[in-house]
Parts: sequence; C-alpha cells; structure tokens
Amino acid sequence: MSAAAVELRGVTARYGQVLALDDVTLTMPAGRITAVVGVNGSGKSTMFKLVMGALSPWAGTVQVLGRSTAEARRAGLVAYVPQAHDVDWDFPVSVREVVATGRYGRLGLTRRLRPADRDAVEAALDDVGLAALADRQIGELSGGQRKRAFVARAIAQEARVLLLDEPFAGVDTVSQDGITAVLKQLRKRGTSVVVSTHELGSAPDLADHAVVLHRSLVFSGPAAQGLAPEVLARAFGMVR
Ligand SMILES: Nc1ncnc2c1ncn2[C@@H]1O[C@H](COP(=O)(O)OP(=O)(O)OP(=O)(O)O)[C@@H](O)[C@H]1O
Repeated sequence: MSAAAVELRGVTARYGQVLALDDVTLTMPAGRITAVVGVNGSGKSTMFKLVMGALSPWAGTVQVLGRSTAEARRAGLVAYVPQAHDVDWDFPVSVREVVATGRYGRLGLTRRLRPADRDAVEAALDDVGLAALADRQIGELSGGQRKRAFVARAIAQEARVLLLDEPFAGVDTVSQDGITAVLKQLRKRGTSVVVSTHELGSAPDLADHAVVLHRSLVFSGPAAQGLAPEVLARAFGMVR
C-alpha cells in the first residue's frame, strides 16, 4: 500500500504555555482532497506548520508521504499556499515570476531557468487560467487570482502534497469555482490536496476526506461523515 499523504501520530504542539494541538493521531489519504475544518484557533494553521516542517511537534511524529517533514521539504514534495494576509502584495514581482519561484528548488546556484523550467511555468499558468495575466504585478490581481497564482507556483514545483490555507476566504463564487476546478484537476493527476477552512460552503462537494479539529481531533474519515451536522456541532458548538 502506498504511503499516506500526511500522517500524524500522537502529535502535541505548543507555543510556550499555549496548547495548540493535543495528542492528534490521523491519516490523510494520498491522491485525495482533504478538508481540515475547525473554528478560529482550533489548530489548523499549526497543523500546516507541522506538515511543512516550520514547527516541530512538542510530542509525536509527522510524516509526509512516508518521509520526515525535513526530507519531504528538501525533496520539494510539499507546497504551501498561504492566506492572502500573510503575503506582502506590494513586492514588485510579476505573476510569472511568482510562479517561477516554484522551480527554484530544482535550479543550480545560478538560479537560471532552463527551457524545461520555463515550459513548466507556462503550463502551470495555463492550468489555473492566468496565462493572459502572467506579466501583471502580483499586487494588481484580485484576491482569487492571487490565490490561483500561488496554486500555479505549487503546480510548477511539482509538489505531491499541496496545503492551502483558507483558499476560499474572501473570494467570490466565480473564483471559488475556478480554484475548486483546479484542485479537482490536481487530484486527477494524483496530487494530494489539503484545504483548511472554517467556512463549510464548498467543502462538502470538494473534499473526499475530512479532518475536524478542536485542538484535539474531533473526526478524521470520509468527508460525507465528517461534515455531518452532529460532528460539526461538536467542532463548532464547543466553547474552549
Ligand atoms: N505564534 C504563536 N504564538 C502563540 N500562540 C499561538 C501562535 N500561533 C498560534 N497560536 C495559538 O495556537 C492556537 C491554534 O492556532 P492556529 O493558528 O493553529 O489556529 P487556526 O485553526 O489556524 O485558526 P484560524 O482559523 O484563526 O486561522 C490558538 O490558540 C492560537 O492563539
């Protein structure tokens, strides 16, 4: 059997005295779309930081495609699409340049793009429907288009596991549909997609698997069950 996209075993994460995740054990299947659902502060971003290797667990282990997070990151297996407010949009780079950074891990010290890298960048721009806007400054795009630019960067990187932090937040329904279509296309190619959300809007028809967090694990399993009202009541009704 092939390795899970993401596996957490007995993971506890802390920021000083703050307990962000408490003894979480779960598996996210490879080649599927997983929705990580929970209220603000339930530990979604913390889980992403752990999977990216940007935060070490206080206890327990995290694996990505059967490897340590450090190995997965070095091999470019995992990519992260940030929330809009985590990015400096005034930075003077074009959409194409942002997408091209997805190839940097593959380049030598000169960081010079080879023809194959350029082709991968153009193909990724095409995949997300941004080819016509490739020369625009990233700051001149709408919120939904910016998110698609970061998805294109992850596609160019040829990441096998793609983490998206709140991809549907503050995005109109047309852009939401565009992002959803791209994610389904990636699943078809065998990419594992993990989407965090505190809005349930489009999660049910997008996700195969659901992880419901409330600092500890409320549910991990088929999306249809995880997004059932009684599970969500436990996740969203509880007061910390
Ligand atoms: N750098 C930090 N220092 C201290 N506490 C933190 C830090 N980052 C997060 N926390 C705390 O850890 C807990 C989990 O936060 P986390 O960001 O993982 O939640 P989240 O589910 O992603 O929330 P949101 O939906 O608001 O993004 C919260 O109580 C939060 O206040």
